[in-house]
Amino acid sequence: MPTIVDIQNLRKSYAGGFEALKGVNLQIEKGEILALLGSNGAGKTTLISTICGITTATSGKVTVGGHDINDDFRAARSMIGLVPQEINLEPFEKVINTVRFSRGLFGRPEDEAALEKILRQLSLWDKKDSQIRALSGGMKRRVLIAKALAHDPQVLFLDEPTAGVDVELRKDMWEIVAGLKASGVTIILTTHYIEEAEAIADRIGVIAKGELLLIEEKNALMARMGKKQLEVQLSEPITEVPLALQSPDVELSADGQSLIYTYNTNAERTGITKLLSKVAESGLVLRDVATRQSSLEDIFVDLLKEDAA
Ligand SMILES: Nc1ncnc2c1ncn2[C@@H]1O[C@H](COP(=O)(O)OP(=O)(O)OP(=O)(O)O)[C@@H](O)[C@H]1O
Repeated sequence: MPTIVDIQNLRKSYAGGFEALKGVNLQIEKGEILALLGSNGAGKTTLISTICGITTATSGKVTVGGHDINDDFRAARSMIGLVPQEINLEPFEKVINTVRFSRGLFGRPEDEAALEKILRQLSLWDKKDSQIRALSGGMKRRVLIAKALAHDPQVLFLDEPTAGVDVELRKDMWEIVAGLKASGVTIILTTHYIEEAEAIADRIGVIAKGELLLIEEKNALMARMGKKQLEVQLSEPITEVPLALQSPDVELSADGQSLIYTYNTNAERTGITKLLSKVAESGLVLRDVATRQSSLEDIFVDLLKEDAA
């Protein structure tokens, strides 16, 4: 896939000297959904704000569709739609006027058919004449997206689109994002919710303390770093792991009822047969066995631990 947003060695120091971005390199591919994960204060919003021209970079280079965000700001910015974290809508304005006004701001010609298409795509067409203040929180978030799409951008940034939103609305948002991707829009979203990235992203970027720690295809990442655990439940609790079974990969559960064996999903041999025969040799009686696959959440926690170390 061709690159649509090219970020080279981007640095941002705020007044006072705090370095929020420490040389970020990132190529965003046309048509992908990229999820940027990171803890509070990691630099996700700063990265988006810099690309969108809300914050100026201290150094580095960003192009959008080949247009430099400094030398060719208007052309670069017109390719971008930005959905901010906060709802910043005019309460007494009608939905359709809000979206129409945004299109006008970018100097795009009036096109009622384009507005209708956007509002229908976001299931807002029957609300087009409602005042913003009469909408639910979920609808307001959809209006923010409609506004961001009003000038037909090719790249859409969503800054924490589902922060503080209930599970059902979050799933609606995921469907909307999938629909936008299908219509050809490149999507970059920031999120704290790892299950969100797991559900919708093609690639995952992890930001910590102003640095991009990792950027990788979601499926490859989960296969590479994913671990599985086998839980061997015992008929009688034990107080310590028998000598024959002692290894860094074998742990005893807190209640002494199970042995937890962690193994790599990519290894040639899982070691399960050997483990089970050692369990029998040690005179332990099995009650049941269960497996569990690590989630993106476990991978993320491991990564941040590694970084801190
Ligand atoms: N205008 C500013 N002046 C000084 N420091 C700032 C400013 N804006 C952000 N920062 C600092 O830069 C760091 C990165 O902030 P940023 O908002 O980019 O993080 P984030 O990853 O988006 O966090 P969150 O998930 O909480 O939104 C934080 O330490 C923050 O305090």
